[in-house]
Amino acid sequence: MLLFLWRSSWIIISGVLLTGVASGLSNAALIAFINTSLVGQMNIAHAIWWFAGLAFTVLISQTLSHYLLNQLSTQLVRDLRLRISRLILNAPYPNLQKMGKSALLSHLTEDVTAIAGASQLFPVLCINFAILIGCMAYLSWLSWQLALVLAGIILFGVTTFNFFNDIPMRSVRNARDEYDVLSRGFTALTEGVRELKLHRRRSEAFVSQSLSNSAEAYRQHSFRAAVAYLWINQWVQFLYYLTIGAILYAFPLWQTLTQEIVSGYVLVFLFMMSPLTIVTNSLPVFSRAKVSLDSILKLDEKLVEQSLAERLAKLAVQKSFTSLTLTGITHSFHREKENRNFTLGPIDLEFRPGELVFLVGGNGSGKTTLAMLLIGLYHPARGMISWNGCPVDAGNRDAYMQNFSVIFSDFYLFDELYGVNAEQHRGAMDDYLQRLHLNHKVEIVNGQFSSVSLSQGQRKRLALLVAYLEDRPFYVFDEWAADQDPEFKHLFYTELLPALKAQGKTVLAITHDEKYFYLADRCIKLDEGHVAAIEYPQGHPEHATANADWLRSTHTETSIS
Ligand SMILES: Nc1ncnc2c1ncn2[C@@H]1O[C@H](COP(=O)(O)OP(=O)(O)OP(=O)(O)O)[C@@H](O)[C@H]1O
Repeated sequence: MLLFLWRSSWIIISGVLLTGVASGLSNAALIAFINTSLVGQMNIAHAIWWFAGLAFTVLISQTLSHYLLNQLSTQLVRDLRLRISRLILNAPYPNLQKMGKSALLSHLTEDVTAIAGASQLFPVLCINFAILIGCMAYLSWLSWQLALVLAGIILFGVTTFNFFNDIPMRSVRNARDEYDVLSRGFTALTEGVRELKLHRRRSEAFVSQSLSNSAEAYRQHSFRAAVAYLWINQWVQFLYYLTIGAILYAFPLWQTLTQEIVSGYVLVFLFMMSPLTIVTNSLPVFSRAKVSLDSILKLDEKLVEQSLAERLAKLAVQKSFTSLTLTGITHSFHREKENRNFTLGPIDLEFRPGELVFLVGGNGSGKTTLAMLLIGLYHPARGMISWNGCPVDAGNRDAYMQNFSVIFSDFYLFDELYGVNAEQHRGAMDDYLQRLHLNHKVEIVNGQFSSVSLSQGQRKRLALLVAYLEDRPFYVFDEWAADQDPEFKHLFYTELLPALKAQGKTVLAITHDEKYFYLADRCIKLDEGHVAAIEYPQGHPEHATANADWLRSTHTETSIS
């Protein structure tokens, strides 16, 4: 933790150390001065100045130290949050999917909060630690023989602490692991709250079988850690009293101590009680922070961040699109319940500019999986994707993905047009809002939507507007029209898609709307992960496959010859 803080900002840490040590030493000097004043004859006029000077130094150094450490801790929390967010954005999507949404959220919330808690406590800990060191230095100055005894006891205390600290640390680590399980439960609770509210037995079973189990496991681990730290604290206190007892009653049997030394020791020991309690009480907070920090540092390995240079190296974002080729690509999922794999492919396809392609097929036939492979979010297990003849690989995948504008079936609509210069597109935005019948519902002010609290269909239309503004060469729509009224469905298929095609954009639309199949340049049908048929409704009969009859048989309103 200290090393991490040092690496984050060694300049501030150096300042903190200096002011902290100054604060601790001046505190100890003040105590020493008070002790001398109590027992010795002092010039009152001089003593007042000394006292005021030392008290002032204590106050100033403490304030500076707190100020710098607060600056450090708030910076640290900000940097950690941004670091994790960037890590998530730069990680390959399959790695993120493997980790799961709730585990990622745990890092952003629980881990950062734990580290923030510790870093806020850090100033207090530093100052109190410095006070303890200062007091020890003063005690050593009072009597070196006693200082030796003290050093022996401290060494013993530190050794036993290191020995016992493994016990609570194990519980703290277990509690952190359990938090991931608990967090998955919380995600299910918040996302499935409607389903739970409508089914009392389901919600009771969910709470009793899932949530309460992990909440109880988390409680047990946390409790064990707290109890272990309680024992460690008590052990430290025991050593503390043992030291006072030894000095008061055992040491005089061996060496005679002056009144000044005894009263100095007692005064300093009593003064040390509070900083010592603060230091030992902060141990659990620092252990939690250490575990959280380890878990954040491990994220790097889990998510395998690619360097920006590597990502942009091989394939620049190319607006001029000439071809996209899929050659023998495959992707597999393990279906746990059926204990068998779903395999998409091998698939060979080629896309050209200005093509309108419909991807059709039954539920679970692999349409979305194929689209995810095509846009680069899933990585093919076998085969190759080439963009303008250039193979897509780990080094250029991120740049490749920038060629697509996608509306997923479970899309997310940001309430702001991030990455788009809204004012530059003012005319186009107003036009689209009108065409999509959203002009009375939403305004775009400074790139921000006045509202995103709309119906699902309206939100999808707004997502379409965002996609238009992105102006990418390749558009993918996953069942966009599914939530639309017949009027908008018609507009989408007969006007909006042809308009994109007319601009030279390639469109891949996943659809079940047979009524509009006739508008496509090509209809690709998937069945059980394989291309079952390809049809050219706009008239390329020589390319049609032997299975082309499936299209004619599935829709009546438009005949494809
Ligand atoms: N993340 C995943 N983990 C495991 N299996 C998955 C995952 N995503 C999809 N599958 C499986 O892959 C198969 C194809 O799913 P996919 O979503 O591609 O089908 P689809 O044709 O788009 O279906 P629909 O029309 O219902 O959206 C399904 O059997 C599904 O169970």
